[in-house]
Amino acid sequence: MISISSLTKNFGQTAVLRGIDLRIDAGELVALLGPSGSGKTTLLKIIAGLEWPDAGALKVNGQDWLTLPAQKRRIGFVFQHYALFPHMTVRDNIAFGLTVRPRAERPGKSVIAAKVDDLLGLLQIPHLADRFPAQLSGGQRQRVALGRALAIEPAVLLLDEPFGALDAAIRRDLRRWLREVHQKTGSTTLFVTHDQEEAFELADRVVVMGEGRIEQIGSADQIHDRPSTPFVARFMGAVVELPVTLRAGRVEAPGLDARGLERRAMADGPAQLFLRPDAIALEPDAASPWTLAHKTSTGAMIRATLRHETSREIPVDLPRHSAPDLAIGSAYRLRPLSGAVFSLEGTAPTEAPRPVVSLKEKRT
Ligand SMILES: Nc1ncnc2c1ncn2[C@@H]1O[C@H](COP(=O)(O)OP(=O)(O)OP(=O)(O)O)[C@@H](O)[C@H]1O
Repeated sequence: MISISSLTKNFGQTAVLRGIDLRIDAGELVALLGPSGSGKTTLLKIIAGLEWPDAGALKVNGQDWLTLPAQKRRIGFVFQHYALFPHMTVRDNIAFGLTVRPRAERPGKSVIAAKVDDLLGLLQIPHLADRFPAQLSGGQRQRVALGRALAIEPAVLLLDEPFGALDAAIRRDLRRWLREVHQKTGSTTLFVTHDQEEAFELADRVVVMGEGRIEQIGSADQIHDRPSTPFVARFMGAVVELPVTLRAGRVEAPGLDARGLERRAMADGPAQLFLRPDAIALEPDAASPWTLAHKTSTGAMIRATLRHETSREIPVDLPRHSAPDLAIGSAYRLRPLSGAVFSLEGTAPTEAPRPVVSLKEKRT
């Protein structure tokens, strides 16, 4: 079990981690999701012993890891560009972590060979055992890299965008494969990615990071349906932000029909509604301040641009077959299918809006 509390890290004037609290249970696979620069790699490096925090605690299975040097932590680490030893075969690369152990702790040659055979089987690469890294594809190299990390039976497995350099189809295959490997090994694993789909497909629990803070921890559905901060809502693709008024639990604005949104306990007052462009339906309404400015078709979808009478524009993505006769210049009201609302009440303009409600998806 990994227990991280109040961890902070600054590089010069830059606060990179601003108080991280996180518990990861033994055997869990947790994804750390966030945009570039949010501090994911720094957190991983601190766990690995490659960086030290300015303050806070890091315990693994009850042991204080901040007093342990990297080589004593039993970490398996795989990076995006993991350097395998080019002059060693796959078999020797995987065995490396075991062969360099001090003599007293080093398993015998036959034990190491059997362990490597097991891993080659688990990783589905027995046929590559005698190849050199230069004779492997990128995806095969990352499998070997993972084998090398797993060989030492790490207390914690850290994966930093391990599939980041590979193309989309191979990434999908490797994700499925990594889940299987994780189920079989049960290693406590922290996986860093900035790809939502990857995080949600791989992990049971996703930790969303933004600017050195944990913004939300939850399952894919929780984060998708109930983003807990405006940052998470935007990061999940809710890029349409509309000023609205909350009244008796309902969201109101001219040209907005929010009846499809679940009503919840909310304080009355000004608020901000966050919507994904693909979760908005359009209905003709001559009284609406929104008119259709452009539309283009991608075949499956129509991307429409709605222009408000104040000239502000928003994107709306509709399945083409459900929106055949949208007319440029006509007025439409917006009917959100899902969305999140954050109150502006009592917050200074520079502060992040305070969440009072999240509206669960409810297609009508
Ligand atoms: N050794 C360093 N010295 C100074 N600044 C650093 C150092 N390492 C990281 N940073 C800064 O810390 C911030 C967080 O970096 P970090 O690599 O942890 O983010 P990340 O979320 O992993 O991003 P990415 O997905 O791009 O790797 C960045 O602004 C980065 O420039």
